[in-house]
Amino acid sequence: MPTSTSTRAAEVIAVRPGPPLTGTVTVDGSKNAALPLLAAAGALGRPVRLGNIPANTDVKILLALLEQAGWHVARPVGEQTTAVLMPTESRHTHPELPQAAHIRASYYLVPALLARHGEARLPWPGGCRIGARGMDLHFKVYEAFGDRSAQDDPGYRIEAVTPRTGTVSLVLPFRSRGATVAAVLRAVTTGRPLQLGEPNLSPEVLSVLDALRSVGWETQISAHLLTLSPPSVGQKDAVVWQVPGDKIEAGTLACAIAATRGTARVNGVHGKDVTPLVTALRRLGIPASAEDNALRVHAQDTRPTSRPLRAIATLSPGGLDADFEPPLMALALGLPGTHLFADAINPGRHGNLLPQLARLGAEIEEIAPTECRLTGPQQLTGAGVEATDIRTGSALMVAGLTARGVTTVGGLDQLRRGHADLPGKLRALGADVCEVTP
Ligand SMILES: CC(=O)N[C@H]1[C@@H](OP(=O)(O)OP(=O)(O)OC[C@H]2O[C@@H](n3ccc(=O)[nH]c3=O)[C@H](O)[C@@H]2O)O[C@H](CO)[C@@H](O)[C@@H]1O
Ligand SMILES: C=C(OP(=O)(O)O)C(=O)O
Repeated sequence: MPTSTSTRAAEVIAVRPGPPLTGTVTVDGSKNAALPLLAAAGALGRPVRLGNIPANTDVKILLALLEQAGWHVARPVGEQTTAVLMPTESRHTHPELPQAAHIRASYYLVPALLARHGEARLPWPGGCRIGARGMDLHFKVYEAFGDRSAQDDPGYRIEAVTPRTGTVSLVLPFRSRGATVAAVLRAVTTGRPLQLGEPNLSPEVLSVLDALRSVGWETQISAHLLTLSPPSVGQKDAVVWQVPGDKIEAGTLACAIAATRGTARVNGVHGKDVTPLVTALRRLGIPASAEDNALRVHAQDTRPTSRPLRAIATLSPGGLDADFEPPLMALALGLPGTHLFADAINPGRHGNLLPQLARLGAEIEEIAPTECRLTGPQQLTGAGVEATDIRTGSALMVAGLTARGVTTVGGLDQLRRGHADLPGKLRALGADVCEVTP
């Protein structure tokens, strides 16, 4: 399994404007749901068959890390998207895991490493460089379970101290997705009940809770409290889980369809996972609907409203995921109205995205480092741009579909961290997109 993050030569994606996008396309499994589900499979201590795993680089790296740390990862013959994970019998010592520095989600491995090795030693996580991305809440979570944490320059160490029993109660100061999954998976590896206040309840977290319910964990979820109780009888037989479709890939494709005034269907995504995106499209005057397992966009019937869009990224349940914001911004540039965008969750995102959109001629007013305003419609012009993070890359592809001339997007390592083949999906809808080695 390839685990390198280096890309082939100096490859770029060339995007040209073309006809409205039409047809049907199916999204991959979600990167940001696959990563915690793989870590949950590692934490469970019994075989898990996980389906619909996307083939993006971050997921490949997490699978490689699990293998290096003592899990057997098998790919059933003929299955591209399924893996069976189970702990190996042999008890080797905690390995060095330098690749963990390439991905943000390596932090999800801590509970599984604690269960297997009694400690977790990891480099600071990597991933998108979108501002200071702390882990302080994770350490508070492990300390609430009685674990000891230490941090230094190259990374951090969590040590399982004396095994304890009883319910673990803590309230998160804000709804961190990473810290919520950390608490849930540490409950799994210790077998202790959990009461977590102010949990993150994004679809990605809910997919982990669904998976745990399937193996007997009881969950109670309300807006401000998540409670988990372990199964009364231990089970060892294999379980089957499924990665949900990628809501962000679906939302990005929807923005691309809308930008070209196309009409198309995006299959394989739970409609409820893209509701905030659909609400934003409709506010702009783009007919769109979320079905059980699909997202439809009828942008040939767009009636621009000129109403201001307020795309404010939030960690609150049901709110707009920060990763929807960049492709929405690329779309809004082509629609009338004055639109506000804010992402205080990832404070460096606008610093990545705005200079790249400016290379295409976009005029965007920075009100603050995490807040900006733009007035559309603006006609963009193709130029050489850089995918400085995953969503900046996908937003630039959306922008390139309506920019005059050719847009070349470099930095494909970043794009491929999150999408196995976004250009191929756009091509399937008729977009003029190709990978070229200049
Ligand atoms: C692999 C993955 O799923 N990444 C997603 C995850 O990232 P990420 O792991 O950053 O998400 P969290 O919700 O945990 O954290 C959000 C922000 O809170 C801050 N923070 C978080 C934890 C902590 O202990 N201390 C701290 O300061 C960081 O600045 C972080 O950027 O959620 C983000 C917000 O929805 C998405 O944009 C990312 O795509
Ligand atoms: C920010 C993202 O990823 P990560 O947190 O893995 O860097 C993302 O998926 O857009």
